[in-house]
Amino acid sequence: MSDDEPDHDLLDFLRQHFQKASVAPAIPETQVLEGAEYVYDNAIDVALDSQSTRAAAAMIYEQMQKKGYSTKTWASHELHPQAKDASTVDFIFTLDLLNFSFWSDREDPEERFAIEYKGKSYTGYKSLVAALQRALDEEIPITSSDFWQNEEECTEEVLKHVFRSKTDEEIPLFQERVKCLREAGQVLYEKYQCSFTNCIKAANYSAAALVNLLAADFPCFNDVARYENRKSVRFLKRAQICVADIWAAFDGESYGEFDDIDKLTIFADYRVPQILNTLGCLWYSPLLQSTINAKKVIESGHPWEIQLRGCSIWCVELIRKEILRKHPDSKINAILIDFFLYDTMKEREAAGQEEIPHHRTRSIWY
Ligand SMILES: Nc1nc2c(c(CN[C@H]3C=C[C@H](O)[C@@H]3O)cn2[C@@H]2O[C@H](COP(=O)(O)O)[C@@H](O)[C@H]2O)c(=O)[nH]1
Repeated sequence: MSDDEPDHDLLDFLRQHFQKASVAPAIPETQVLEGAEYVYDNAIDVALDSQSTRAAAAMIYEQMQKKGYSTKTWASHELHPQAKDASTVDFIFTLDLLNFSFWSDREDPEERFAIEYKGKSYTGYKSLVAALQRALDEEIPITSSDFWQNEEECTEEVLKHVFRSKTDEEIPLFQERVKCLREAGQVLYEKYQCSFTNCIKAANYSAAALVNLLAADFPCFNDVARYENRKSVRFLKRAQICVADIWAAFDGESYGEFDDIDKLTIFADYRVPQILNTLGCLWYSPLLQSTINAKKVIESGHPWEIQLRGCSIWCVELIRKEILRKHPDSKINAILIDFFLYDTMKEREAAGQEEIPHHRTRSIWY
C-alpha cells in the first residue's frame, strides 16, 4: 500500500468505534447521591457521627442477617398485594403516587386519621395500603388510571369515601392527592397507553432511567429542592420508592428486573432521619433538635429540611459502604437498608419507644 493510500482497515475500525460511541445511550444516573453529598458537605445544622454510623452498620448488618431481610420482606407485609402481575404494578404505582405525609398533629393518637379495614385500624403508611385494598374490595377501580380521569365516575365524593377515616380527622392533603391522581392519569393517557407497565418497558431494565422518567414526566414525582438557593438537589423520594417497591414486589424478576437497582438511595422521608437521629448517627444543632422535640412544623424547602433529608441519604451511603467493606459478598443495598430502618422505626413506635419525634414537614414529596 503506497503512503498516500488511506488505511481502509483503520478507517473502518474508527468508523465503527465512533459510530457505536455516538449512538450508545448515556448511562442513566439520578444525581441523588451527588446532591446528598453536596448538602452533607455544606450542612451546618446537621452532622454525622462516624463512630455511631459504624456501630449502626454493624447492628444493621447483624439484624438484617438475623431477620433474613430480602426483597421477599416486601410481600410478607400483610396488606401488600401478592400477585406477580400487572395488577400489582398498578397497585404500587397508585400507592407511591399517594405515599406521603400521613403524620397527624392531633395530640391524642386515638383522634388521628385512621382506616378501618377487615376489623383492624391502620394509621400512617399502612392506612393508605388499607384504603386502596378496601376500595378494591368495594369494587372501586382505584388503581385504574382510566378511573382517575373519569370525573363523572371518580368524583370527589367517591374519593372521600375511599379515604374515609375512622376518626374525624380526614387524610392529610386530600386535595393534593386528588390532583396527583388526575395528573398522573392524564400523563399515562397521553404518553404511556394508560399503563405504568409501559413506563417500566420504556426504562429498558434501568432503575435509574425509570426514576428519571417519573421525575421528568410526572410533576408530582419531581421531588427537587434548592439548598440555600445555590444548588438544586434531587431527592426523588417517591420516584425511588416506587421503583424499589416494584423491584421488591417482583423479587427482581419480571416487571421488577433492573440491571442497576443498586444505584437507588434511601427514600428521604420523615422516618429514616428519625431512626438515624435515635441511633446517634445524625446530630442536630440545639435549635433544630429542640424544634423537632417540640413537634414544631419545619416548612417544606427550609434549609433544615434539606439538611435532614440530604444528610440521611449520605449517612446511609456511608453505612452501606461500611457493610460492604466488612462483608464484600453481601447483597445488601440502600433499598434493603432503608426498608429495615423504616420497619425498625415502626416497631419501636409500636412498642412505645419513639423517644425522639420525627420532623414535621407537610408536603406531597414524602
Ligand atoms: N424511607 C422509607 N419511607 C417509607 C417506607 C414506607 C413503607 N414501605 C414498606 C415497604 C417495604 C418496607 O418494608 C415497608 O414496610 C413508607 N414510607 C414513608 O414513611 C412515611 C410514613 O411513615 P408513617 O406515617 O410512620 O407510616 C411516609 O413519608 C411514607 O412515604 C419505607 O419503606 N422507607
